[in-house]
Amino acid sequence: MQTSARDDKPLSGKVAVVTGASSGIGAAISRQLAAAGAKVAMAARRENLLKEIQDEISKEGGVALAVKCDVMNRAEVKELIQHTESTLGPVDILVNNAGIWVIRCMKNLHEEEWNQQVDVNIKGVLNCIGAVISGMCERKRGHIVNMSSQNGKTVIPLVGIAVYTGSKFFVEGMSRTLRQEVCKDGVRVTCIQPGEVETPGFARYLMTMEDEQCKQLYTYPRPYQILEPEVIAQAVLYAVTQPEHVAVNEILVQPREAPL
Ligand SMILES: NC(=O)C1=CN([C@@H]2O[C@H](COP(=O)(O)OP(=O)(O)OC[C@H]3O[C@@H](n4cnc5c(N)ncnc54)[C@H](OP(=O)(O)O)[C@@H]3O)[C@@H](O)[C@H]2O)C=CC1
Ligand SMILES: N[C@@H](C=O)C(=O)O
Repeated sequence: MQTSARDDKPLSGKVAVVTGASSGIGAAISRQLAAAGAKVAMAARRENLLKEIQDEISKEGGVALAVKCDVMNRAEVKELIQHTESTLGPVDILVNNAGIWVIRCMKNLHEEEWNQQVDVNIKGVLNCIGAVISGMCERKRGHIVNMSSQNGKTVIPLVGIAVYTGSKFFVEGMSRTLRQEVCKDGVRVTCIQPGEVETPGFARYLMTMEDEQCKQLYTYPRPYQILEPEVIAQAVLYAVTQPEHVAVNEILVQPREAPL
């Protein structure tokens, strides 16, 4: 039988869900997984931005689905997965990319922002895993990619990101234990640990710092070349295109001039 060009791609026949797909790293991941043949459900709150990226992917011959979803809302996450599975098929790959970080010293008590970072970076990740993990284990295959950070690997000597760092340490610890739980069920769990990446989020958080202590330490633009979102997308693509018996568990990617 004649196979189409799409059938020969490394992710042909796979269904991926990418959260935080309306911007930055998540948008780059969506583009690269679609280009590799996956059918990609892109989730975020800004549906207009998702649809723009969906159009781009479609014009390139890819398959993408824009789904408005707030990962903090478990019902919306369940609906995201149900809609994806009824439209594209069972979820093979979940990329938990949605995340926020606020650069504020804790002594200044921006407690609502603390809660927001916990709600997105921790509870949002758990909501998404909770929506896919049973199905993946039943099907004896699946891949969960959690967007951690260099700040999930170690404490960077930067003030103002204590809560963010804690949220990514959670991602790392949870991922390592989940990996042990599901490795015999054919499910892989990968943590991606980017250093500084030039994205709208990165710029926004650095340009809205209020604490003088943070401003002195964390200047923007950065004094060295930082990463492009596509570099992180390539790391994700590498992890999810390995043979089923191969687990790429952690990928740390940093600017050459800013190693841990
Ligand atoms: N840029 C960097 O230097 C680094 C980033 N990271 C991590 O990479 C990930 C992406 O960051 P980056 O691309 O830089 O940031 P951006 O701010 O550019 O993108 C963040 C994405 O997350 C989405 N998002 C935020 N809150 C929610 C929510 N409640 N529900 C659904 N989606 C949400 C946003 O979509 P919308 O607002 O439309 O909902 C957006 O698509 C984050 O997890 C971050 O911690 C890790 C290390 C370094
Ligand atoms: N910029 C921070 C966001 O995640 C980081 O370098 O980790």
